[in-house]
Amino acid sequence: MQRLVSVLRQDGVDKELIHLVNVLGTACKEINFRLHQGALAGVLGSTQDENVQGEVQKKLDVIANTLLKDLLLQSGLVKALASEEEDDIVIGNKDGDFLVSFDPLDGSSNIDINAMVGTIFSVYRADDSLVIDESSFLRPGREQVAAGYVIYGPATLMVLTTGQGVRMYTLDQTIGEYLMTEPQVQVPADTQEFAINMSNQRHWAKPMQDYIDDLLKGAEGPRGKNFNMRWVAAMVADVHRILCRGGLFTYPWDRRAPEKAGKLRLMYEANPMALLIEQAGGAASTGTERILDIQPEQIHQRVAVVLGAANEVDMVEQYYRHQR
Ligand SMILES: O=P(O)(O)OC[C@H]1O[C@](O)(COP(=O)(O)O)[C@@H](O)[C@@H]1O
Ligand SMILES: [Mg+2]
Ligand SMILES: [Mg+2]
Repeated sequence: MQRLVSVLRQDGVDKELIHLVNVLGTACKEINFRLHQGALAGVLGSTQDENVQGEVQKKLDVIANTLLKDLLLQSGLVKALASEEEDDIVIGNKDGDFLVSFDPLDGSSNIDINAMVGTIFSVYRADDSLVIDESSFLRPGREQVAAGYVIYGPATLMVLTTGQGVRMYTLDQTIGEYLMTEPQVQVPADTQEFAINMSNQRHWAKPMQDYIDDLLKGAEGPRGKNFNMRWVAAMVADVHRILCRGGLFTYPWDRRAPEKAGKLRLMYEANPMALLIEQAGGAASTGTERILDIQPEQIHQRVAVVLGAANEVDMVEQYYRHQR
């Protein structure tokens, strides 16, 4: 089985980006180790703090954030970084080649029940401007040069795109290397499986209510087929399932917090997952526009997300169009 670095070399990826992916992979191996130690290392449970999003931080959110931040800054490859767990961007090496955004631990509520979580990352090439501030990060997702995640499940995998499709690498824990186990991930255009937090149903906008209603009517309804439902409560795990066997994932806008566009974060969650899904032949939308075309206005911005099987994403967009 081929090692991550040799696959990236074969793909013609430049050595700085290979080095960066390696650094991300190393930090994630350490996060993986801490997660697997669990209660033995005293890393379960919450801190006393909230992050900038007003969410209580888990101890592992903070540990994962620190590990990633320290290794990325030490590498000298990063001009600045942005994290779900940092209020502001963190400045790195002024000669660094990259801007990196990440969700250090996605699905944090799963930590204490020993269920799947992951680290999501998004990489842009930095320009050579001398001033680095939040605005340096406000670029549409289509400009990402790499995006991926490491999922800590029964096996630990890195799923990565550098713009030439999506490949999966399994961490061989005996040698500490990511080895390619799936060279070409493809999301089928059609599906009979969807993922949404149904408990929020009454809060969704009308088009989403109608769309899900029609799925639930199954073979007797307008769609003429039965649909299955799954919800892991960690985007990384729900998207991973879609990359493995297809499906549709959505976290739509809802009226509990009407001023927020959605729950998920554009820079740390939606953009990297949208690039992976598109690179695997799927689609990623807010319901009304392509996620990768959104011009971000701030680093912690939220967004509605509908992604996965291309024909199903198109169907959701049709429901939204017909409501206008
Ligand atoms: O609590 P809910 O409504 O099931 O939300 C689950 C969603 O929230 C998230 O956990 C948010 O991510 P964080 O754990 O990084 O805050 C997503 O991964 C997931 O899709
Ligand atoms: Mg998250
Ligand atoms: Mg998180």
